[in-house]
Amino acid sequence: MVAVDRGRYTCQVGDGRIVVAMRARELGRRGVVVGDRVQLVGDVSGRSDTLARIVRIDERTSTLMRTADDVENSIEGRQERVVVANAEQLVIVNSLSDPPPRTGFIDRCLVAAYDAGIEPLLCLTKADLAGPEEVLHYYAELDLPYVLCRPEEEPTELMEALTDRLSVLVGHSGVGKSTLVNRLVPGTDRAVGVVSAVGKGRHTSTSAVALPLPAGGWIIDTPGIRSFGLAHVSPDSLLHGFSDLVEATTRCSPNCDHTGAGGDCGLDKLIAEGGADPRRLLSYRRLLASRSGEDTDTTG
Ligand SMILES: Nc1nc2c(ncn2[C@@H]2O[C@H](COP(=O)(O)OP(=O)(O)OP(=O)(O)O)[C@@H](O)[C@H]2O)c(=O)[nH]1
Ligand SMILES: [Zn+2]
Repeated sequence: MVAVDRGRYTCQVGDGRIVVAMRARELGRRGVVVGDRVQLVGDVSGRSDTLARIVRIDERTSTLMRTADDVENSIEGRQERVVVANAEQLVIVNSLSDPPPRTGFIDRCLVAAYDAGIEPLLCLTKADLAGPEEVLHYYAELDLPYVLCRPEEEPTELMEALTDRLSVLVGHSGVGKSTLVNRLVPGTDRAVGVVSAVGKGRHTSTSAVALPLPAGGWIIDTPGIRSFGLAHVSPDSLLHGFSDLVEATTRCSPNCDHTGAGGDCGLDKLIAEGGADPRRLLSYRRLLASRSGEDTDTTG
């Protein structure tokens, strides 16, 4: 399923045909999200004014959640909601300048990716304006794959990393995500076609859309998704995004919540000994605090 708008689901079938469908009653309350593999029945010709029915959603290999904050006005209310299914790779787009890199945002995405079992890829744009050294230094302990993008160069490295996989692109406004998407999917006609097929109104501006890559594979653009929900992630699982810190928790008191409030957290000892960058612990604890939902501004 590549796009959804007001109960109409745009699906691409094996031979490339675009079929618009609605949910069949037997799906019950189960939601269909972009990236879902579904089974269609009825009129699957794809001709205009026809409508197929989605009768089955295949088991998902991964799920990404949107923060409660983003869905405040939805029928689900302030609850986390799956926005993308079956993604294999999360491409975190951040610019090196204008706007400056936001490691708090990257950290949050990393946690969401590791928690969902999705491989992260850091995509640093505007490499013509600033060097990546500072950001990369911050992640030195993480073995984080990254690519650099410049306006005058084809994003070859990124393209290779995307080929034949289902990748999600996430990034703040202004980082150059749209510029990238247009370069990656040059048949913009087609991309625009998919988008306009489901209406270009306010609904599409906040929902994910899957676009086919010329060399094979898909990218899912996520306009309007400010960050991923982490409320379901435990303090210990949250540490998966902070592999440089995790070992120090063996020195925590039992049932430590790692906030530091109890005064006996191994993470504080690690920092006190100079064993890790203090900003890393700060970022971890900011995410920890934001999970409760009242503070989703973790853009750092
Ligand atoms: N110097 C430089 N500017 C870039 C680069 N990529 C994009 N830009 C510029 O950055 C601005 C924002 O780019 P967009 O592609 O619209 O960014 P976006 O992340 O899609 O932002 P929204 O459209 O607001 O969601 C535009 O003026 C681009 O021309 C780059 O690699 N280097
Ligand atoms: Zn602790």
